[in-house]
Amino acid sequence: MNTKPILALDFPGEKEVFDFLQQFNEPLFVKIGMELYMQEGPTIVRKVKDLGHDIFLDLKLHDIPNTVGSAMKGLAKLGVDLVNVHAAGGRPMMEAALEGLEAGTPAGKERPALIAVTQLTSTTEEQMQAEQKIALSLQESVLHYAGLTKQAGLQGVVCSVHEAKAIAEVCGDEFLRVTPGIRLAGGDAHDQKRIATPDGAKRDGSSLIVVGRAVTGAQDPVAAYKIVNELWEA
Ligand SMILES: O=C(O)c1cc(=O)[nH]c(=O)n1[C@@H]1O[C@H](COP(=O)(O)O)[C@@H](O)[C@H]1O
Repeated sequence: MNTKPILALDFPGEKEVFDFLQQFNEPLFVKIGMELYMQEGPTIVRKVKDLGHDIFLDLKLHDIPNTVGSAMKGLAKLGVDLVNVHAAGGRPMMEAALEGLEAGTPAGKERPALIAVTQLTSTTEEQMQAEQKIALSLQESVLHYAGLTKQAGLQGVVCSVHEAKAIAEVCGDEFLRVTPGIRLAGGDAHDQKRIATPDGAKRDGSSLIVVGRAVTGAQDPVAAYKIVNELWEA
């Protein structure tokens, strides 16, 4: 899999996406998430794919197994590279997601990789314990979800950089640790709680980093992306 930093295209519509992308003269690995997909639907996925970019379609599915499996069967036809569900949906739901993807992938095409969100990077340990009533440390909860995800046959998880190394030790280095919550040193954390720098992510066991506002909100996004890339690849 492409290991470039994944750029989160968290924009309200197609115009903003193309204004942003036309500044870059290279194929990128981009993420289309809920904000954009809710407005533009599958059409924006096809258009971004046609420009030659790899795509992580981040819709974080979380529903009963039958619904998630059927939805994944449809998403598999879009030709994206990576998709996700919430591990909290449970093992049968994750297995159904995988089966749906396999059933929906056109003959001769590669099935999108499937990963599961463990604990969102906007969640703190205190919040998790108080609101979700999970009587574990945040690291234990993330490791538990990572194990469940691996048992279900998925390719990896979304977690923060803080848990990445422990997951690699338990689940193996091949099992992907995709880490959002990436900021340049001194950058605004916004709503993220478990953050790290691109070089910290590299050092601490991330397989792939997801970067949004540190690049999209920069005065010069191309320059910011270059800095992120250099720190990540160093
Ligand atoms: O699945 C994700 O991509 C995701 C999971 C998670 O735990 N935290 C998280 O921030 N994300 C996504 O990663 C991106 C992070 O954006 P920034 O905080 O702007 O860098 C957003 O598009 C989020 O939807």
